[in-house]
Amino acid sequence: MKIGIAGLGHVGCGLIELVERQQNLRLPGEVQITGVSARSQSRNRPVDISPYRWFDDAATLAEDPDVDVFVELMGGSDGPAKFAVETALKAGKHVVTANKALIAKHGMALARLAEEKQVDLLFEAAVAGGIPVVRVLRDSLAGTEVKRITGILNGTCNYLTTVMLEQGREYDDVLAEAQRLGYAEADPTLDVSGMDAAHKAAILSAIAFSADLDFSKVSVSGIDKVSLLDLRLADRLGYRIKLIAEGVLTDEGVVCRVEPLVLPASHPLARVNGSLNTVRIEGDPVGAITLTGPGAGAGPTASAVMGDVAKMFRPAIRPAFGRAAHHMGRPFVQGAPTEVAPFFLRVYLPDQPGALAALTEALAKEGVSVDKLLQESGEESGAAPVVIVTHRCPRSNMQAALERLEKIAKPIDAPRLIRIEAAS
Ligand SMILES: NC(=O)C1=CN([C@@H]2O[C@H](COP(=O)(O)OP(=O)(O)OC[C@H]3O[C@@H](n4cnc5c(N)ncnc54)[C@H](O)[C@@H]3O)[C@@H](O)[C@H]2O)C=CC1
Ligand SMILES: N[C@@H](CC=O)C(=O)O
Ligand code: NA
Repeated sequence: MKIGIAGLGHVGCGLIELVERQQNLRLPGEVQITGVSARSQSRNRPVDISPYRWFDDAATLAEDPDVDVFVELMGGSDGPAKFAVETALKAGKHVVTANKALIAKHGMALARLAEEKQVDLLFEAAVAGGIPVVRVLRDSLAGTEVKRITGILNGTCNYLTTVMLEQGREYDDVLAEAQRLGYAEADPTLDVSGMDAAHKAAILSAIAFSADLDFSKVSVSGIDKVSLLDLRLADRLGYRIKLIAEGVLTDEGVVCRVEPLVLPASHPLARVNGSLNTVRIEGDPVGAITLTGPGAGAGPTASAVMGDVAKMFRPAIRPAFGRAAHHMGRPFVQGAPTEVAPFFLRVYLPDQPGALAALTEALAKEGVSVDKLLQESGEESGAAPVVIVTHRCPRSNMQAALERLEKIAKPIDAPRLIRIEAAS
């Protein structure tokens, strides 16, 4: 698969980095970069672009005979990005883009052009970065009637509201950080005004409701007026302020809006923090599905772009496990249980003096320290269930402690030993 990449910023460089380590990915075939284009050839970049043919003009790359798939990662709803994508489609090339502004504004016309030319126009990276939500809505949920979509669709805004509150930092300071981290748009007013989330909500709504995308009907308000004081006061009352996007099917048509909302701190959307995005899709008959993951940044976004490039391979049949079966050479190996962790131990002890002491003594002798202990009454059965939560210790110490316990106070029923997973 020969690809031409226009735009070598955060996402473009992230994609080159992925192409260079593609042997570790699950692509149906080889991806080869046959040309690149950006504003400046000489700019300092995290990847070496010297092996690739340089094009001053993205549209010339888009129609180059040595390009099968044109990957547009420049940004901007009009101007060079739009012209290059149109040029590629007209030349019969498949297009992959991360450009939500372009798709929200011109998506319908571009889709018609792609259909006319019988080529693919894929844009998984345009919505919620690394979360595979476009594919899920378009393909996997084709058998569900979607009623409503809600979510957090802008990583920069979510990062801002999270970090301002958690670290007590001011808006400008955290926004500058989001820009350095590669989350923000080249013009970050698109993020904080709510416009970027609105682009994404409109794209998801068009797919979900088979609606003729008309971005002018989307209501947009942003978080640019939300201050650290607002976040703090809301927090003191048990709330979080988040930029929330919604698309809903009504009798009149599709209503799509983006606005800051005050949510109870326990609300599922309130608990999605940092640059994470989340999308909740409600439909019939599937019910509700929630997808959460990295919504911005070079790596996650490039992953989504590469997923679309992988979709362009046209094997006679799709390999059932992603890569052709005879190329799946990596062996499965036996995994050992995690050896050092906190443990949950449940035993039934005879309801008699000294039984609990025997248990704690057996643990202590093996160097296991107890974090929590719970004993229930054993009045009826004559056996008292006891639960111990330990601090981190080797599993072998737990097993040795159980062997000791067998000798001193034979527990009734087999003890249950389960590793405790960390909170995140
Ligand atoms: N950064 C992120 O987390 C995400 C970005 N996107 C989208 O991906 C696209 C690229 O984003 P980033 O890499 O963050 O932007 P960026 O600003 O880091 O890079 C843009 C690149 O495009 C080139 N470019 C811009 N205008 C050009 C023009 N007129 N002619 C030739 N080259 C031009 C620039 O020279 C630069 O190499 C945008 O559409 C953005 O909305 C989508 C999802 C996430
Ligand atoms: N600027 C966007 C990037 C991804 O789409 C965001 O912050 O979400
Ligand atoms: Na996505």
